[in-house]
Amino acid sequence: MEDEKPVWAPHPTDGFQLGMIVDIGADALTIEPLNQKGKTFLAPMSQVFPAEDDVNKHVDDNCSLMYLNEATLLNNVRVRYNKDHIYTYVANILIAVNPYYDIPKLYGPDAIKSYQGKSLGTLPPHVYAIADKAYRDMKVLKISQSIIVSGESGAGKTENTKFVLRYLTTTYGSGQDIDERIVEANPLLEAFGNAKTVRNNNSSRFGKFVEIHFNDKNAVVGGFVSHYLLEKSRICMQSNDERNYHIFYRLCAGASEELKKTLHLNSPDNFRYLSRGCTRYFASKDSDKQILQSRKSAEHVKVGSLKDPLLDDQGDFNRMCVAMKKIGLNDTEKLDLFRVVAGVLHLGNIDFEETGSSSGGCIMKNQSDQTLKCCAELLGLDQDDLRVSLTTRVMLTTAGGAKGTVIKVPLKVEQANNARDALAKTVYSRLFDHVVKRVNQCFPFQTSSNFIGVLDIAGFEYFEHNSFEQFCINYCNEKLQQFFNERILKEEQELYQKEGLGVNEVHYVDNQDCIDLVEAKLVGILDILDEENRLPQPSDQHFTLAVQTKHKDHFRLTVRPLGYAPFLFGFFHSFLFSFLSLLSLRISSTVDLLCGLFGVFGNILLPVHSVIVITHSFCCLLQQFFD
Ligand SMILES: Nc1ncnc2c1ncn2[C@@H]1O[C@H](COP(=O)(O)OP(=O)(O)OP(=O)(O)O)[C@@H](O)[C@H]1O
Repeated sequence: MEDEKPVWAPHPTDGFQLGMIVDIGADALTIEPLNQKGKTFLAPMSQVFPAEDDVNKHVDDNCSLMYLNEATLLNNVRVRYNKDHIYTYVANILIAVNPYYDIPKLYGPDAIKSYQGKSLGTLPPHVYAIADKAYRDMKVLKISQSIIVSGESGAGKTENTKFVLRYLTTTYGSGQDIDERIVEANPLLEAFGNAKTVRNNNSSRFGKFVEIHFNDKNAVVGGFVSHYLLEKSRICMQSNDERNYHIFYRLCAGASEELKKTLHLNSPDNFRYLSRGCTRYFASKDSDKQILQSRKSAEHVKVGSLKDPLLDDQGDFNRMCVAMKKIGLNDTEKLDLFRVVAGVLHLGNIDFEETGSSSGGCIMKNQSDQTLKCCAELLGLDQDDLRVSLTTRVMLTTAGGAKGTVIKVPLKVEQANNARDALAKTVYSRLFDHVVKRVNQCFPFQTSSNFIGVLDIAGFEYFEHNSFEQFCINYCNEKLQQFFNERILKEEQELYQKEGLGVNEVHYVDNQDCIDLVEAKLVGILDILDEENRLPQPSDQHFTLAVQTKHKDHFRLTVRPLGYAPFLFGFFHSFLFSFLSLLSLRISSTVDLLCGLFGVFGNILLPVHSVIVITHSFCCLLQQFFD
C-alpha cells in the first residue's frame, strides 16, 4: 500500500469502505473513512486492501485491475452493475450479477449476431461470448466442451443457461425445427421441476446437464438432457411461503372445465400437498380476472395473486400445452401426464385411522373412499390393491416350515401416512424421469461428432431446517469445487512450474478433507449411513454416535450436545433429519473458491473449458455494498 493513497477497509454492513490509513499498529491499522472525516476505526491489517486510483472507473476484465483483491473486484463489479453491465470477466471466467429486470437489447437478435465468431475480449463481456468461445474451441480442438454455471439459488444460473442454448441453436443451428424444440423443452421441464421458493419464484429444484450435439460440419443435430437430484420432499410438504411444483397450480388454474372434471380438480387449498404452503397463483391483473373464483384458494381470494413478470399460472399452462405439441406430445400423452399429476394430489388427501383392534393396525377413513377411487382411477390402479398397499407392509418369512410365505403386516397410522407420502414422491419423481425422457426423444440424433454441455445445478444451500437433500446438494458442490481446484488452480500451477515461470505459489482452501468425511470407504458419513440402514433397528442416536466416534474433533464437523437433540423420531426414514440438525458440516464457501480463483487469474493461461461463475453470496455482499 502506498502512502497518502485511499484503501478499502472492512465495513460491518457494507462489505468495504474507502478510507485513509492514519496510524499503523502492531496488527491493526487505524482508518479514517473518506466520507466521515475525523471518525476513525481499527481494521485488521490482512483485511485492508489498496484501492484503484479512480474507484469510479471500471474494467471489462478483473484481471486488468491494477490491484487485484476482494475489495477492488467487488467495487469493479458494483460500478459496472450500476451501469447495467452485469457481466464481468476474470480471464475466461464470466461473472454475472442478476439484474432482476430486462436490460433492453442485451440478449436480442442483434446481440446474438454480433458475438458470432468473436474472440473473448473483443466485445463487452457476455454470456454469448462464452458460448461462442466454447463453440470455437470445440470446432478447432475437435473436443467436446463444457460450461459450468454455478451460484446460489436465484443468482441467474437457469436464465443464463437458457441464453447459452438459445445462442448456440440460433447461431449454429441447422435452421430446422430441432433448434426450436431444444428451446421449447424448457417450459415443460420448468413446469414439472421448478417451484416458488423464498429466494426465487422460479427455482429449479433439480440439476441438469444439457448437451447440444453437433455433426461433423459443426451444425446442431440434437440435444440430450441428464437430470439430477429432483427435490422430492417438496412434493408432500413446503414451508409457508413456498409452493409445490408449478404444474400443480398451473393445472388447477388453467385446465379447461372438461379437464378439471376428468381430473377431479379443485382449488389448491383442497389438497393436502398444496395447502400447507402458499396456495396463491401467479397472475397479472388481467389474468387473475380470468381465473374462476371457485379455483382460487381462500388465501388467494383474500390477499390476491402472486406477482412476477415472468410467471403466470394460467397463461403458462396454455404455453406449456403449446410447447408440448411443438415437441411432439400428442393429446393422449398430454392427458396421461396430467392424470398422474392429479393422481398425486388426490393420493395426498387419503387419511387413515386406528382400527382399535388388538392387531394395532390402521384402516383408511370412510371419508377417503371417494378420494381413493379418484386416485386409483387417475393412476390406473386397482382400488383395493392401492388400499392394501397403503395400510400394510409385506414380509417374507425367512425360516421355519413356511419359508418364503408372504405375510401382510398392518401399518400404524403414522406408518401408513409415511407409506402414502413415499408413494407420492416416487410416482412424481418417476413422472419427472418420464418427462425428461420424453423431452430427449424430441430432439434425437443419429450421429454426433461433439457436444457442448451446460451444467446447471443447485449451488450450496443452508436453510434453517436442512434435510438429506441439502446434504446431497452440498456434497455435490464440494465435488464441483474440487474439480475447480484441481482443474484451474492445481494444474495451472503445475504447468507454471514445469515451464519454469517464476510465479508465486497461490494458496487455496483444499476441500479434500470435507469430501473424505462424506465419501471415504467405511468411515465416511455415507458408508456409516448404509451400515446403519442394515441394522435390525437403526436409530438416529446410534448413527450420530457412530459418526461422532469415527470423526472426533474433525474440523468440518460441529456436534450439538446430545441433550439438545431432537431424538423424538421413531421411524428410520426420518432419522436423517434429526441427524442433520445434530451434525452440521462446515462447507467450503463459494467465496473462498472465488478468492482463490481471483488470486491466480491475473496470470492464468486459458483452460480448454469455458466456465461461468455466478455467485449469489457474492451478489448479496455486493448488494450491501451498493446500498
Ligand atoms: N440476465 C437476467 N436478466 C433479467 N432477469 C434475470 C436474469 N437472470 C436472472 N433473472 C431473474 O432472476 C430470476 C432467478 O433466476 P434463475 O431462475 O436463473 O436463478 P437460478 O440461479 O437458476 O436459481 P435456482 O438455483 O433457484 O434455480 C429469474 O426468474 C429472472 O426473473
